[in-house]
Amino acid sequence: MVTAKVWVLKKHFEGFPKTSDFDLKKIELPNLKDGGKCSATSSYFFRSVDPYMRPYSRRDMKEGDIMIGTQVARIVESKNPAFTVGAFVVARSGWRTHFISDGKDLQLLPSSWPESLPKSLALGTVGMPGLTAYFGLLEVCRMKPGETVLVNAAAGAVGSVVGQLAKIGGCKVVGCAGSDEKVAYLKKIGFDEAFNYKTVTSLDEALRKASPDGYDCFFDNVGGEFASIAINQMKKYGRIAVCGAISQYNDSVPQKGPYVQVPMIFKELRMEGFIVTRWNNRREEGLKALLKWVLEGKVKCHEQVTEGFENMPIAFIGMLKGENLGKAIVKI
Ligand SMILES: NC(=O)C1=CN([C@@H]2O[C@H](COP(=O)(O)OP(=O)(O)OC[C@H]3O[C@@H](n4cnc5c(N)ncnc54)[C@H](OP(=O)(O)O)[C@@H]3O)[C@@H](O)[C@H]2O)C=CC1
Ligand SMILES: CCCCCCC/C=C/C=O
Repeated sequence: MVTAKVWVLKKHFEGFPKTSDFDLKKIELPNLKDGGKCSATSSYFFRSVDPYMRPYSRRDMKEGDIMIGTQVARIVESKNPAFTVGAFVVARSGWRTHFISDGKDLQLLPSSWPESLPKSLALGTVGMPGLTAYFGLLEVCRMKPGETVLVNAAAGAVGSVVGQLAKIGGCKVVGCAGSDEKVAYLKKIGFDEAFNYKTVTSLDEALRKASPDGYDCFFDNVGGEFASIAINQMKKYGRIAVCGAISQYNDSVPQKGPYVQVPMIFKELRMEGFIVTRWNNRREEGLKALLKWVLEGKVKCHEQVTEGFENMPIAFIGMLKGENLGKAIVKI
């Protein structure tokens, strides 16, 4: 019998999440008996905190449920031949230290994963956020060499990969982030232009200065006011990938326009929302490409690591506040 620690959603978030919305509990896991099941622990591995947990908690969870989320875990006991003891998996297990799985919510790390590469990257650049950047740019933005790409929340898990992949694809890249440290990081990893959207006197002017001719592609992680301003600087036939709307996730009252129709008509824009799981059938292709670029040093990775399972709510709230540079990870 193993005792697992779990974080539970005690109370649905109202506005910005608070630590008092979470409860740390202990649950007993039964011994493994069933064929096809395996037990895993990540007591000394990595967990992910991601923006989607905020909107998805309202949509998919009820109070008292274990918080949704993924982790890199190691199989410690198994009656499932697909997941042998010692194997590392990305598990959609929620915020818990130990769990038992029938394997449906587990994915083995790519077999070519080198021993020297941190396995936490499977939650970031070589995982769901990296795939979001990859498919969002290739399939939604349909970026072409020579084009100009704009990305916001650019120093985060998705945005930092978007910028670097767009450079690999031969584009000019403009990124915006919420601190000078983040802006310096963006320049270090190859963004052509970067600015702090919190300190510029006019976002409109800053976007115009960064690319006087406008933008072919806009990879929008933020939505809200930023997107309303940026849409007016799209080039004719520009493409907007609506990836996230983090500026709106904590709103209790929905924000009002400006509305998109007029710039969309006059510039003949294409604006498409997407969820990365649309390309689950091409996951292997995306991970293989991302892993290769990371190993070649063409895509750099940064992680904001918080230590300790007990600090998961703090790490989650910190990420929503913008305290992370790169992927927000909790290391146990
Ligand atoms: N459609 C899909 O399939 C997926 C969508 N996403 C979305 O992509 C976006 C980025 O996710 P991810 O890279 O994991 O997270 P990040 O690592 O970028 O972390 C979130 C960042 O958002 C920025 N932010 C927070 N609040 C605001 C605000 N009010 N206005 C502007 N920026 C804000 C902060 O950076 P800063 O300091 O720059 O403000 C913060 O660091 C999110 O919107 C997420 O929901 C993610 C994965 C899959
Ligand atoms: C592995 C869990 C699947 C998460 C899908 C995330 C989609 C994100 C949407 C917005 O953030």
